[in-house]
Amino acid sequence: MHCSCCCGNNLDHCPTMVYQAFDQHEELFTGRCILVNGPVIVGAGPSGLAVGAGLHQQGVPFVILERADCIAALWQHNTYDRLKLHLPKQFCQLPYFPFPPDFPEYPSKYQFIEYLETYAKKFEISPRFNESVQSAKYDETCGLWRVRTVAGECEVEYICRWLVVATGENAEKVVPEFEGLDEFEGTVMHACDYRSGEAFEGKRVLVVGCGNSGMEVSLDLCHHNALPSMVVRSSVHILPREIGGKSTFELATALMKWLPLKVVDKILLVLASCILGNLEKYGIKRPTKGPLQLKNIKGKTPVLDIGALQKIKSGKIQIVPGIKKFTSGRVELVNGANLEIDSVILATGYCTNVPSWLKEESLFSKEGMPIRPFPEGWKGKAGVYAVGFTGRGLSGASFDAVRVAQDVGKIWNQETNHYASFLRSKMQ
Ligand SMILES: Cc1cc2nc3c(=O)[nH]c(=O)nc-3n(C[C@H](O)[C@H](O)[C@H](O)COP(=O)(O)OP(=O)(O)OC[C@H]3O[C@@H](n4cnc5c(N)ncnc54)[C@H](O)[C@@H]3O)c2cc1C
Ligand SMILES: NC(=O)C1=CN([C@@H]2O[C@H](COP(=O)(O)OP(=O)(O)OC[C@H]3O[C@@H](n4cnc5c(N)ncnc54)[C@H](OP(=O)(O)O)[C@@H]3O)[C@@H](O)[C@H]2O)C=CC1
Ligand SMILES: O=C(O)C(=O)Cc1c[nH]c2ccccc12
Repeated sequence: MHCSCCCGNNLDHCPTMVYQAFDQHEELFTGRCILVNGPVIVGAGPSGLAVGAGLHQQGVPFVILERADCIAALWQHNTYDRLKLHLPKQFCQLPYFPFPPDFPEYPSKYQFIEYLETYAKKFEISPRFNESVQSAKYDETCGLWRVRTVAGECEVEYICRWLVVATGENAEKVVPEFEGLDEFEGTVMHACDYRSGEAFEGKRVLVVGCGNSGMEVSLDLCHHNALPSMVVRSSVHILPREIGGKSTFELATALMKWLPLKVVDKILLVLASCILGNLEKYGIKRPTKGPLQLKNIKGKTPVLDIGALQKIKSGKIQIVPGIKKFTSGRVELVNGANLEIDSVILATGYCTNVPSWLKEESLFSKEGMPIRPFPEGWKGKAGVYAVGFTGRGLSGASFDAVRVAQDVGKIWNQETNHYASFLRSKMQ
């Protein structure tokens, strides 16, 4: 590899670290090349920031590449105004720096974003914004990762020893195909573009999906005097957010220390049915597998109810079965019923985007999730790592981040000390 900057040196001697390089297939890469002394982290969400903090503490330099124009883009650009964390704060804070003591038990999204901004400042993390990673592959000939980004008109290639994938389980919206939806005349949006029900006052809104997003969007629509109908095409576990004034999640976590998961599920379901009653009469069936088991096997998060259920019981949120097709101002359901609707909100979930850019087979499956189950899924071959793909929200991301930062930091510091003593011995 030859340097393309003014010095004309080869790669080892270029002071500016800007090169022109050939990839493995000898095709000329015309953009800038940047050699990174340390890992490249893809994504400046909570996971990427937590890894950055761990590296900073050990004095390891790194680069964070972020496609958006800010940190925590999911939280800043793709969530509704009323969103609050639905797990208690001690399960959502990142490593090395707790939430401020005056934060409520369930911080709002604005408080969470404020915390993340402070976190980034505290650990001197300055991501490169508006740089979307297009591909990353390991170059066996030099034993380094080549990470290509597009930043506006420019293409850049980062060359590094370690690659940390922190692009999240919710990187892309899932938009299923529905017959006739293209001809539907009203507003159609994904839940990630929904901010508040203000614009929907008095409107009949079909909310497709009954995960935490579908439930909370429907509830928010009620708060704005809209008329939501929520599609429940299969089954869903709804749990109270709290049981006896204690977080259900915290209770489950405590019970799991002593009891098998299936037993904890049984306890949760007995308690939930005592508190919430039988939901079948409202059109809500429970899956045959328990809530924690289902989360573990399929990654399906149980709904932690913050008030939608009461609106379902009072008929303010109407439950409807699966969709057959849309026509201009209507939806036809699988039970043959026809509803007149003004708008559609697709609360149909998210997926990862890892398969679209990462060329690697030791760590991620074709679906873009770690091949090995938690807690083993964070480390692959040749210096690639995954953070935030555990299906365990922010606490899972923190768990991964600590391990990754320790692993990289250990090798980086060993090699740096080794190199420093080598230089010292040469100078003596
Ligand atoms: C509405 C909602 C509410 C949630 N509430 C909770 C909660 O209360 N508690 C909890 O524990 N979990 C919650 N979660 C789960 C949530 O995924 C995590 O809290 C958290 O955001 C995960 O952090 P992350 O950094 O792994 O991913 P993200 O926050 O998604 O960050 C990934 C970053 O990578 C960037 N990126 C993606 N692709 C590329 C690319 N190719 N190139 C460059 N950058 C890229 C994205 O722009 C993004 O900034 C919620 C999720 C949603 C959708
Ligand atoms: N306050 C908070 O902290 C919040 C947290 N979150 C988190 O964000 C993550 C994503 O949640 P969410 O956005 O709800 O996504 P989910 O993947 O949890 O839910 C998607 C929903 O869409 C339904 N669906 C998908 N395709 C279709 C279709 N073709 N027809 C009808 N229904 C369909 C699914 O039904 P089926 O099950 O039948 O496939 C499911 O009910 C979760 O981890 C969640 O916990 C979300 C909102 C708030
Ligand atoms: O909020 C989310 O999406 C999470 O992934 C947090 C979470 C991790 N494990 C759970 C089990 C039950 C409910 C929420 C979560």
